[in-house]
Amino acid sequence: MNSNFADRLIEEGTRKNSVLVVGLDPDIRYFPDFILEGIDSSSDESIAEAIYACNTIIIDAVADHVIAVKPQLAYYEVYGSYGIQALEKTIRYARSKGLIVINDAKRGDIGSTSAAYARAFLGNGAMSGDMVTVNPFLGSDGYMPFIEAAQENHKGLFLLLKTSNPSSYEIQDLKLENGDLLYYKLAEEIEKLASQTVGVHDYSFIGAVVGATYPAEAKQIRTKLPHSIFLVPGFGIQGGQPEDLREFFDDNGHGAVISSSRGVIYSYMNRTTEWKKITLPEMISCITEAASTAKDQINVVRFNNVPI
Ligand SMILES: O=C(O)c1cc(=O)[nH]c(=O)n1[C@@H]1O[C@H](COP(=O)(O)O)[C@@H](O)[C@H]1O
Repeated sequence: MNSNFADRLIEEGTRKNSVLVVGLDPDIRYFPDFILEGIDSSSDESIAEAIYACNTIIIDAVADHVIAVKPQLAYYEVYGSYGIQALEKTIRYARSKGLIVINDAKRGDIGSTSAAYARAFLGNGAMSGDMVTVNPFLGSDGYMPFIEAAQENHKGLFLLLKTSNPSSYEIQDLKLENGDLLYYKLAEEIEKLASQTVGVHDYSFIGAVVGATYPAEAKQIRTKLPHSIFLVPGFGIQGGQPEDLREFFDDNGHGAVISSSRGVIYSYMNRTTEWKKITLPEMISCITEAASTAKDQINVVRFNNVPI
């Protein structure tokens, strides 16, 4: 049995005793003043510099407590080529610190275009990370190019399945003629591929996004999809609680990585109304503490020690 990217996630999780992923969703409105000093807010180039500076602070602050960072592409694309450069530098920096990079790009298109997206995000270029989020709703010719690229380059992907947002039921929970829900059917399709591509730990490099805000659905999905690692966003600010996470893990505490963006990277905003004025050491200590607390909360549930 060959090892695959799911093995890397699981083994890193064991080594670091963490399955926490921190989302890098930079919004300069929430940056402390010291980062914005000397920044020209009308210049994309200048803002992109602030974004990269902020990301390096966050990465240094969380590196010991997380297995991966997850840049959300929209926050970089908004600043055009300068934003993309900030993303590329961020990816390089995170990898230099030994972190896995999950590009949250939510891409997917007709086959030929998906193949180009797959080269962009799962190839060897500057914007490629280790994993990417993929929108499977164009069908198999839309997602197969990502699976093929991930297999070829020993990387991984997460297919959107049951997303964390409140209106995800409008499409994803549509009832099919046989009474199944759409996300259920999609889980079956993913399992056909996942079961054939498992690594040493019995998980595939083809993962699925399942929101922390839907624990009951996660339990059902797990029965259909036992070989996919779940990327679980929606923990913290969107309402997902630590105790909701139990269903996402298997008996060994594997099978899911839990993502938090704003709850960690802007944790200083809950600390004081004067957060704009915080210093660099205060920012670092706040973010480190938020990541460490989230990691510990997840570990308690993951190892099934939580009293119900
Ligand atoms: O693919 C994702 O990462 C994702 C899927 C999903 O179902 N829900 C979801 O919130 N996300 C992303 O996860 C991040 C959530 O951030 P916080 O709510 O601040 O932790 C955002 O960047 C979203 O784009």
